Amino acid sequence: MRHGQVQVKLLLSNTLTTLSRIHHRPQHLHLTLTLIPTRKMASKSGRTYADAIDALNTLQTPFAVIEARRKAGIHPNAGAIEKMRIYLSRIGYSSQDLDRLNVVHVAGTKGKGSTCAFVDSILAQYQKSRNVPRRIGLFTSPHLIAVRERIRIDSQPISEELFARYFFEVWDRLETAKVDGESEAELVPQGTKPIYARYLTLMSYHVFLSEGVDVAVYETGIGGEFDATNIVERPVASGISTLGIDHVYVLGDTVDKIAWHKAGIMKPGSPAFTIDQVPSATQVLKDRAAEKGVDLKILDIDPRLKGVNIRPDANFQKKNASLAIALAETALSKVNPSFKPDHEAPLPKEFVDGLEQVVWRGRCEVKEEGKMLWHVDGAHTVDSLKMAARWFVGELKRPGPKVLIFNQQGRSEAIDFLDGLCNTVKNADQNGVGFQHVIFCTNVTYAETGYKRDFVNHQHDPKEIANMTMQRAFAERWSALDPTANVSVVPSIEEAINKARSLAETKIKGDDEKVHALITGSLHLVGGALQILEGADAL
Ligand SMILES: Nc1ncnc2c1ncn2[C@@H]1O[C@H](COP(=O)(O)OP(=O)(O)OP(=O)(O)O)[C@@H](O)[C@H]1O
Ligand SMILES: [Mg+2]
Ligand SMILES: [Mg+2]
Repeated sequence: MRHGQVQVKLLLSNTLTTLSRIHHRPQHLHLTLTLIPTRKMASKSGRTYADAIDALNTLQTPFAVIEARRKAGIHPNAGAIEKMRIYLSRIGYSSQDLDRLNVVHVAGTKGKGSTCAFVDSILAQYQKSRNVPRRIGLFTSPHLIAVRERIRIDSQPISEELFARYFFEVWDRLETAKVDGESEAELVPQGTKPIYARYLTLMSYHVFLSEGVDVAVYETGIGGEFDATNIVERPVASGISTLGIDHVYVLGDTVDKIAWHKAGIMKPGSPAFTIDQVPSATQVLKDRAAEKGVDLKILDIDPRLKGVNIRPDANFQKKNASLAIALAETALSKVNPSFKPDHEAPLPKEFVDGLEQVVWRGRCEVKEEGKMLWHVDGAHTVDSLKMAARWFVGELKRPGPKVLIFNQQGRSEAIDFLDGLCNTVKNADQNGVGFQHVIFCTNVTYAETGYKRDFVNHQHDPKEIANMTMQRAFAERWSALDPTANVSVVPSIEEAINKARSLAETKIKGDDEKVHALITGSLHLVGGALQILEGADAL
């Protein structure tokens, strides 16, 4: 190497930031850039949490590939499960090993995460009072603030250190595992890794089995039948929360088709529960339960919830809670033979405390910040956004302007999310006043530095984000829905938050007044917003 020449090896995903830093260096320095994809590097380079997240991000399916699949009409199928089983065996486990986890499995269009959080919280109370379960696992998606939230032990996200360790253990095992025969090699070539969400599912099994978890609560990723969490053959119980329309490309465009997928988590020999659904969905669930010989119970709102402080105090949340009670009762009966559910008696204290003390962030959350009242909810379907709007208007107890910060990336149908949101808020106001200020932003976290590492998302069209195509379309629709609203479009979550904060400076007059801001439309938006509002303390 010549004098003054520096060889810099870059990880591909860091190329842009590193190059821009180099750009500012003195002109006389010669740089030889060798670009090495992270996929190969990750196992050999660092082993920190940040390294793990960078490596994980290389497993995201890029936007172009998603598009190509969509055009070719390729849907997930039974092959996905077969591949997951191969991955599981390559990291050293069999399906039978998963039985040790006593899995409670939850699918549904909405309320999966909330139901799982209720179950986890109830079990945590029993752990406190009876020492059973010994260790509780909770696997949920997506994450709000950091990837490691998706894998919890005893209700806490696993530490960065533990995450990095287990992440790279799985990584290394997948790289070095022997391939069992030619047909397997064809299905899953040597060294291959599953895509992002499936990798995390695979890793969760390794974490929970290594850490001695004896009840693990699992939220499905997408659907059920072909979801990576569905390699569990003998769950303790399955629960199906509220069904509706979402992920239409993958699961189909009617509730019945969607119900078919979700029903795929019911297993012979394990009790299954659901709550009141639209009739066509209930019928599909019943038919599939009968096919599989599964005892499916359809639950009403549990009468024992009377007097229990469920937040928010809304029907949908009581349905989630009712489902959670049945699932927790079934799991506890399995791991603690002396536990006997009594449906006539009031709920045991552990259930009441678990349900009342649950923490499930980014859902119907209120945060006070000086003159700002932030209302944060990750709803992202037509129905759940109407719920979120109803919850928001129910929370308006002080005078002051109403502000909406909204985004939903990559789904063109999201334009139709706006009508219900706009009208619910307008109709609830005595004078028919809706949101006075409406801000549409992208999911890019920071104005200057872009995405926080845990939020990097290759699955959306980068051009659409740069041009704020969706946001402009939202703005146009909103102006048509409510011509009196002050509508704006900004490129990052940080700028949207600052814009709302500036209203607190300029628009608030009386002592009693607050700016009531609702942040909703996407869990990615909500997670980024909480990161900005709370900084280092978030999580
Ligand atoms: N049973 C329900 N019916 C309708 N909406 C619900 C229900 N439960 C929760 N919601 C709404 O959906 C939002 C997301 O809730 P939750 O995280 O429990 O759902 P999820 O099924 O895990 O969704 P995701 O698709 O994001 O994984 C909540 O903030 C709330 O507004
Ligand atoms: Mg979903
Ligand atoms: Mg969820």
